[in-house]
Amino acid sequence: MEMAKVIVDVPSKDTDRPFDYLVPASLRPWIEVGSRVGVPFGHRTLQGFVVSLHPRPEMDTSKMKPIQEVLDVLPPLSRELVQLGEWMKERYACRQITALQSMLPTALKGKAERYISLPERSDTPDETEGLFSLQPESEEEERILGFVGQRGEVTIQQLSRAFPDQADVIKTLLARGMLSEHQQIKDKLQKKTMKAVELAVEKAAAEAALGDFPAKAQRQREVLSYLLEIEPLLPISQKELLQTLGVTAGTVKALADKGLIAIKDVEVFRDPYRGRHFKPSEPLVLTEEQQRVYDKIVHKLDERQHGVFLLHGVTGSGKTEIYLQTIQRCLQQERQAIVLVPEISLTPQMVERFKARFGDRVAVMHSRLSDGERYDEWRKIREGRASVVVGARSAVFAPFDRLGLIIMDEEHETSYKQEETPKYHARDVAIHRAALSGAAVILGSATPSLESYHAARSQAQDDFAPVLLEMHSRALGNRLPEVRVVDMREQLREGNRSMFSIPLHEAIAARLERGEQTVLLLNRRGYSTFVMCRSCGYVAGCPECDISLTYHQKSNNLRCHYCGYAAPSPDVCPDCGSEHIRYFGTGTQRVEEELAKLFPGIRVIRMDVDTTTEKGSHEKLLQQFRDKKADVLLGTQMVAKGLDFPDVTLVGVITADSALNLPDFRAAEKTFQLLTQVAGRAGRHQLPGEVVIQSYTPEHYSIIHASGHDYLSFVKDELKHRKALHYPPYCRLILVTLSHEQLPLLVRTAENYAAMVKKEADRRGWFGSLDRFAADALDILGPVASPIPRLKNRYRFQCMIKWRGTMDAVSLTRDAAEQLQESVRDSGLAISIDVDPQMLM
Ligand SMILES: Nc1ncnc2c1ncn2[C@@H]1O[C@H](COP(=O)(O)OP(=O)(O)OP(=O)(O)O)[C@@H](O)[C@H]1O
Ligand SMILES: [Zn+2]
Ligand SMILES: [Zn+2]
Repeated sequence: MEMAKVIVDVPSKDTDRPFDYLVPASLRPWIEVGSRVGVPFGHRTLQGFVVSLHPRPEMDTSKMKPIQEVLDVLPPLSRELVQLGEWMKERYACRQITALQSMLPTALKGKAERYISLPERSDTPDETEGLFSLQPESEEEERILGFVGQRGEVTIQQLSRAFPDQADVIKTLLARGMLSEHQQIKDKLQKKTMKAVELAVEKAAAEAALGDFPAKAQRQREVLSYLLEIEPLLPISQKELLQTLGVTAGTVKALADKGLIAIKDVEVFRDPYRGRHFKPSEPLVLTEEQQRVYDKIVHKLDERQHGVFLLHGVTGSGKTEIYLQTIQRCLQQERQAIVLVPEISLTPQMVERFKARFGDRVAVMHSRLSDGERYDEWRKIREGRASVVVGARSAVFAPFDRLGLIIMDEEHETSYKQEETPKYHARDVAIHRAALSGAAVILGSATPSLESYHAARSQAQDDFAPVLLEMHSRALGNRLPEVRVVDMREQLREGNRSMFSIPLHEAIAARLERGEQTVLLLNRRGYSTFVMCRSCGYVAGCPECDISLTYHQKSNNLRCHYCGYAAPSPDVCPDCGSEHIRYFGTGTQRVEEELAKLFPGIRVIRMDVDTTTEKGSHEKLLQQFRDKKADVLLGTQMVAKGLDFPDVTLVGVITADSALNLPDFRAAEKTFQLLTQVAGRAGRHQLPGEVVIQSYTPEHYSIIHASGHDYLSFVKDELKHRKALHYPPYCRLILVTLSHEQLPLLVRTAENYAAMVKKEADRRGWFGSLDRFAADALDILGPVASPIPRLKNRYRFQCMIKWRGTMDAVSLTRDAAEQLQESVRDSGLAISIDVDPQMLM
């Protein structure tokens, strides 16, 4: 008999390995690598995934239990996704089951349920006889057995409701083997079905039957002749049939009883884009620049080899057209494509561009779908009815089996990192998945992440380093907009205390006059968390770490979240002595009020977390703006991405610096990216665009280079900083967060942890300063209190591990964490490991 290795659905350390099960002959044709199965585990039945199959186990199989059931006809995971799960386990220090579960829609998170039925009748005559000799001994017993027999199987709830005071009788029946109990995995969500009607006999036979209806069955006759009329369209939904003909379900049932028609359950798909029509679009003639890029990618596609491209193209350079045409090539090869976009820019405008080109072959996956819709889109992919998926982060796991291309638009976006376990980065997963299936990857952005850009430029000698492709001009031939930086310190000096500088005020007024549109960005990241002097732009920073200090209201002091440095919050500016020093931030609502005051009658659409909570509201607001129902689109980050509106000629940024002062070594990079992206919304079509950036630190390199649309100079400056301070891409980070309800215990444990990591790294000869030129180096910072020092009644401390080289630093941190957890033997201690963290606050 064959054997299968199964990962069971219990995310704990002891179960984080494959368990062996026998494959019963009857199930063998249904089981593949990636199958979801129900297996006995202790006294329970658990859901699990088959990760490998073995023809003939060498060990003693007498104690091995058989797989109980297979849960799907098509295995929900492919061999390649199972392999990807193994890779994720090592890469992100997560449980393998957690990695596998994250690939599936929640609807497939099955739970075991208990059922009671009559014992299965065996085919061997002896046993059958034995069974039949068991006769009910009372009327109650007979009634209960009848109840169960009629329904096939019942839940314990159903049985106890039907026979509330017969618990003892039921228990006796179970004990005597006249009832049996078993467990079965039930999915959280079922396929949606509807009743449909079709002919049950040949057309000629049905026509002949038309003559036989008695006068009082004229309704039945009517139904049958209608069905004959629309015969090529059958089956038809019963509901629709009843509505069209105005007959009752009884009439239809009577026909079914006569055996002329059949009523059956057919599956319906919940399609979130049902009823929407997309105007088909044809491929555009590529510009010279586009053509060069296209040729390189297609060459790789035609080789059917793994390859990674970093497509650096300025805003409006026509990256989307490249995506569309390379996908087309991929489809011609009968292969499939995944398009990843940040959740926030997964707007109907984006979806439309893909649906318009590829029609029904496009599936869409984003977090605003209901569980049911998501499950149906997922099945559309699994069953081969879609060959392109456009989706957010998790679409990287789309169950394709002939993957040819993965595209990641706006590859620099932090939302590609999942902040819950498994804390994966979709970019790395995409590259590894593509390697497993010989697919190409395109990472596209106007402002690539420093990690990707550095990897491409340094021509690292590995398969995963991207090949750099560049597009410098806009596809429609127009120029990038003029950018003006306004020094807000000067505005204050000149007596302007408004949040609108005079140049921005005048620019908005001009747009109102000409009937053109304005996009206003309020960067709300870092709202109220740092302290800044409004007179000179001074920001309180950590003397050791070169990041800004975070203001803590409760203790009224400033703290560094990397090294733990603390200082009292100043009343006057230490640089210029001004009293205009305060924590910083402005809400969108206040900007809206101010706009109304400055420009009476101005029509403003405000887009932020408050106005976009409702399903579809994001889309609705954008549509209103596109229909020119407003003069100004005012919002947070949401307004910066992917929008392409012809009449937007002005982009204003209220305070460019707010994100610059976050305690995050990527602050400058994020600021540069955001400013470049939002500036790219202006003047994309005929009308020329203008951008006004308001800043308290106009001399900062991220602002200077953003205003010059100068990505390369920004990268040069930023890499210098990163190198000097040992941050990625010159090293990698692992953030370990420990939490517990009791502070003293936590502090002690966190210190132990740091010591353990240090000791183990030392033993392996890794520990040492990153300053030196050693190929392998590891350093550990902390422990310090986490930026959120207490969460849900638990204290939090963290250690930051910086490392570089070929060593396996992830397994070292994980092993140390597991060892620590065992030594503490306190179930209250939680340790979370974040490999390559994005959120440091
Ligand atoms: N070859 C082409 N011929 C004509 N128009 C084109 C061509 N390629 C792209 N365009 C048009 O140029 C505009 C900008 O293209 P697109 O939105 O794809 O740019 P992008 O690089 O994705 O920009 P962003 O990074 O700002 O989102 C669109 O209106 C698009 O239809
Ligand atoms: Zn510090
Ligand atoms: Zn000052």
